[in-house]
Amino acid sequence: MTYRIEETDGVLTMTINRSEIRNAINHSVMDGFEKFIAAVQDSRAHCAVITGAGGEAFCSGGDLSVFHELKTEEEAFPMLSRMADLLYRIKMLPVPVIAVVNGSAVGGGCEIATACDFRLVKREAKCGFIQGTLAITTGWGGGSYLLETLQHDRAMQMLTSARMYSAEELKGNGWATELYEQDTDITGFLDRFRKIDSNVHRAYKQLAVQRWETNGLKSRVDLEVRHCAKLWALDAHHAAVDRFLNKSR
Ligand SMILES: CC[C@H](C(=O)O)C(=O)SCCNC(=O)CCNC(=O)[C@H](O)C(C)(C)COP(=O)(O)OP(=O)(O)OC[C@H]1O[C@@H](n2cnc3c(N)ncnc32)[C@H](O)[C@@H]1OP(=O)(O)O
Repeated sequence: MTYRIEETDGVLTMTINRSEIRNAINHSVMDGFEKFIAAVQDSRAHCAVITGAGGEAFCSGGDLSVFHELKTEEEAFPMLSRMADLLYRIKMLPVPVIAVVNGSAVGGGCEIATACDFRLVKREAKCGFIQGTLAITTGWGGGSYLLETLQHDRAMQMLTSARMYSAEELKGNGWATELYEQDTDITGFLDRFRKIDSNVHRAYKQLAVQRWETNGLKSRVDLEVRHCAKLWALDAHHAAVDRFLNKSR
C-alpha cells in the first residue's frame, strides 16, 4: 500500500508509504489523500498529521519516473490540478494539520508540508523548493501557501533560490515550527494539543479558513498551477528531468 491512514487518541495520521522512492507522489498516493481528507472531515479528531515512511524522506515531490511521461501543458495540467485541489482541501480542513517532516522534503514535498498549519522538522532533515532546478515553478499550490506563510522576502528567497535548506535555516526563516530529534518529541507536541478542547482548535482554524476563502488564495493557487503547466511543456524542464532519471542508471 502506498499510504497508511491511522487514528490514535484523536489524531488522524496519513503516512506516505513509498520509502524506496523517497515517498514520491503518484496517483495512488493522491487516492490516499482523498481518503485522508474524507476521514478527517468525518471525524471528531483533535488534529491531523501528514508524514513519510522510513527515516530518509518526508516526500520527494512528484514521481518523476511516472510524471516525466507528461510532455505537454495539456498533459501536465490534470495531474498538477488534481494534487493542487487535494492540498487546498487539506489546507481548509476544519482541524489543525501538522506536517511531521521526518526527512528530506523536496519540491512538491515542501508544498505538501507548507499546506499544513505546523511543520515539525527532524534536525537532520534538509528541505527545498527545488522546482526551479527543473525549470518549473511550484505546481501544487505550495508557492502560494509559502507566500501566505512566511515573511515575503524569506518566501521569495526559498522559491527563487530553489536550494535545499538545513533544519536550522528552516527554523530561522520561520518555515519550521519546531525542530525535533525523536518521536517522543512529536508525542509531546501532540499531547499539548490534547490538553485543550478540540472545539477551541476548530474555532481558531475556522478563522484562518475564512481569511483564506476571502483573500483570493484559491485564485492564486489556480494561477500557480497554470504557470507550472506552461513551464512543464518547455524543453528545459524535460531535459532536467531526464538528467535526474539518467543519473541513477
Ligand atoms: C509541482 C511539484 C513537482 C511535480 O513533480 O509535479 C515536483 O515535485 S518537482 C520535484 C520533483 N522531485 C525531485 O526532483 C526530487 C528528486 N529526488 C531527489 O532529489 C533525491 O532523491 C532526494 C534529495 C529526495 C533524496 O536523495 P537520496 O540520496 O536520499 O536518495 P536517492 O536520490 O538515491 O533516491 C533513492 C531512489 O529514489 C528515487 N527517487 C527519489 N526521488 C524521486 C522522485 N521524486 N521521483 C522518482 N524517483 C525518485 C531515486 O531515483 C532513487 O532511485 P534508484 O533507482 O534507487 O536510483
